[in-house]
Amino acid sequence: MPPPAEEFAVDDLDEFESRLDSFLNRFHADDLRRILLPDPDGKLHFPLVIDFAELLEFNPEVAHQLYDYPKDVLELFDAAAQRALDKFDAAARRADKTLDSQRKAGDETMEKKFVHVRVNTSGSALECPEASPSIGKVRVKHRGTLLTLKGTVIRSGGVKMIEGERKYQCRKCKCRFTVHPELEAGNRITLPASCKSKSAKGCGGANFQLIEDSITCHDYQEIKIQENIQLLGVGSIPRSMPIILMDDLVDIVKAGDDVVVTGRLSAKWSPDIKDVRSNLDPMLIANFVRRTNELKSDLDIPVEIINKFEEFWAASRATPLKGRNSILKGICPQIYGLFTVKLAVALTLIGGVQHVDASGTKVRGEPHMLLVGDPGTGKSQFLKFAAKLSNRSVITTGLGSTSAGLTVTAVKDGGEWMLEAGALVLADGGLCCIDEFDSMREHDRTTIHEAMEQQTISIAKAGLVTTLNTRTTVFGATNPKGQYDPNESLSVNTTLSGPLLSRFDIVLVLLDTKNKKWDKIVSSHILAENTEEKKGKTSDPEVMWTLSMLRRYIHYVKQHFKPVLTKEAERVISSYYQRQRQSGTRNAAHARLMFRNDVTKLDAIAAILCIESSMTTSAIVDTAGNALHSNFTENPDQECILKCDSIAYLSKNIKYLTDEISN
Ligand SMILES: Nc1ncnc2c1ncn2[C@@H]1O[C@H](COP(=O)(O)OP(=O)(O)OP(=O)(O)O)[C@@H](O)[C@H]1O
Ligand SMILES: [Zn+2]
Repeated sequence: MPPPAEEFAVDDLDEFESRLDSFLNRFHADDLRRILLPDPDGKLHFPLVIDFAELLEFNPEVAHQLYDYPKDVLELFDAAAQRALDKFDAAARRADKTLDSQRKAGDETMEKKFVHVRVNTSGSALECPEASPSIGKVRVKHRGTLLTLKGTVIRSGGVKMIEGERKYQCRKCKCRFTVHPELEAGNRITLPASCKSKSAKGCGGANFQLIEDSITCHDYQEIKIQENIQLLGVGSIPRSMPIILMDDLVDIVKAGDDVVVTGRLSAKWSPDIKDVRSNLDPMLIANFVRRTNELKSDLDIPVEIINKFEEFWAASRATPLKGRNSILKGICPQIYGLFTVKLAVALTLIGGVQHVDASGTKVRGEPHMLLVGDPGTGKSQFLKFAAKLSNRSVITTGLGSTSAGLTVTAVKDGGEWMLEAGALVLADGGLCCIDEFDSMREHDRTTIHEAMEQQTISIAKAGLVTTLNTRTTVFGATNPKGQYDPNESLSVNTTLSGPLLSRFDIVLVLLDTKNKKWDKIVSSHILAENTEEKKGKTSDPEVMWTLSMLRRYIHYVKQHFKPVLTKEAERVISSYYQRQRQSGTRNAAHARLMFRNDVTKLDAIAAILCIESSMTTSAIVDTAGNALHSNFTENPDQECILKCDSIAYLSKNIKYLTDEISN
């Protein structure tokens, strides 16, 4: 497509406007009539959403003009929508005299003075990289065109009011016209060089008078969106873009929301700072905003993959735990053993089913997990692998990777206060991996409680009051403070407060007991892993549970299984959880992991063993000692039957459970 001429120009403006009229009448008559209905909350600005694909099919030339000159064509489109509204309104008043008298009585709610044509580009030719580049790829060539950008809202400013268009009258020919301020130039008004009268010869007047009370004020909000980290290569910096929202677009998105914004790429001068060169900072003046949160963690899974899952479990029917363990072995394969950790990671990522308990309290479905371990015990490997397994994840440290830290903070941006989303808000609907968890700032230590339990953060700072969603699973890792002392509590060993530790559903302690035998096994495992890679041996085709299969499996079982407790599982769980009154999160997760919709006694036992190993430093999953040395057993199904029989295997302080399970 040849580059567009500088200025928008059409041979016959009336003819161009009539094409806009016919498009709106043909495709949006009902929408326009709906806008005319009485509006109880007395909104002033009404969106009229049009499909770019539909316009392109109806009139390609108008669609191209809209792409090249969005500012001019959208002003004409709004005027066309207003004309259509007035026409429908006049027809309605002729048909209904009461309506007419209401109007004459000046019933304001019926007056619709501001309608804005909003362009939805989804499913249209504008979804190409040229018209929908990633934020980091926006360049000068995109300036002035209709652009669509995707990203996560990281900052949102307060809603303000600005003066918008106003009407002028030519002193010579008395014609009236509207002038729109230049947002880019600090909202400055530039009058036309000569009169804009439509008469062919034009009157040539250059002297204009502002018409009293003709200034239109607009609601105005600035937000900042950042490209989705998930879509970037490792190590690239996520770029961000300021977005200007006006009228019905203000306050419809919050920090942490995933959005698709269509608008006109513009630029504004950076603030004047002494000895600092002024730049033109790109900004997008939004025409249409779509929240894509519900698609946030969407992943399409082909049918043949689902068939593979079903075949796998059909083949594992006789040895379900062996099947489960082969899935677990796919988690962090470069890490040898650590069975308990891999089981806990799987249960944490799969999560439970959010529900309301008997007392009416909402019990969150997102579990939280904390690894407390000596250096070199594989914690960071698990965090990184877990982040790759989740299709919406943020990896950060306790200090947080932006000034917003883990939760949310108020920052001054261009002289204006804005809320900046921290890691937990950006990970809403997904997984937030926090390494060096104990290095968290004081400010985050207080807000993180609400964020992890209520899964929201309410904030009232610098006049900005809002509640942000943090429906995220937290996977934390931290070193013990100095040498881990098994005789001391976890909070003494980690300097994390008891209430904060109690936010975690499972806490595993990995103690490097300098076990020579263990170190030998680990080092030979690391060597073996590397030599295979060195030989250039591709990953073993018979290995089903690759990273991408695991990702899809976890996503699939989360979407498709809402496990409910069977009677026998309920008995086991209630007798165990009697005192802790914890949610049934883990056992539901275990049922999902086992590709089932009912939580059986086996799931209950697996969940209990997992939890039990989190409360003590020695895992009770096997005799080897702490969770670091928990290993996969050869024949887990056989093992489980033995365990259930020789139930004394469980620690004595859950005697009542013994009777429960063994009968
Ligand atoms: N069980 C294991 N099997 C294989 N490799 C292991 C095992 N445990 C640790 N390692 C290796 O030790 C190295 C350190 O792992 P990692 O960085 O995850 O430890 P960490 O617990 O995060 O340490 P730090 O607390 O200092 O961050 C990694 O290269 C990892 O592969
Ligand atoms: Zn004139």
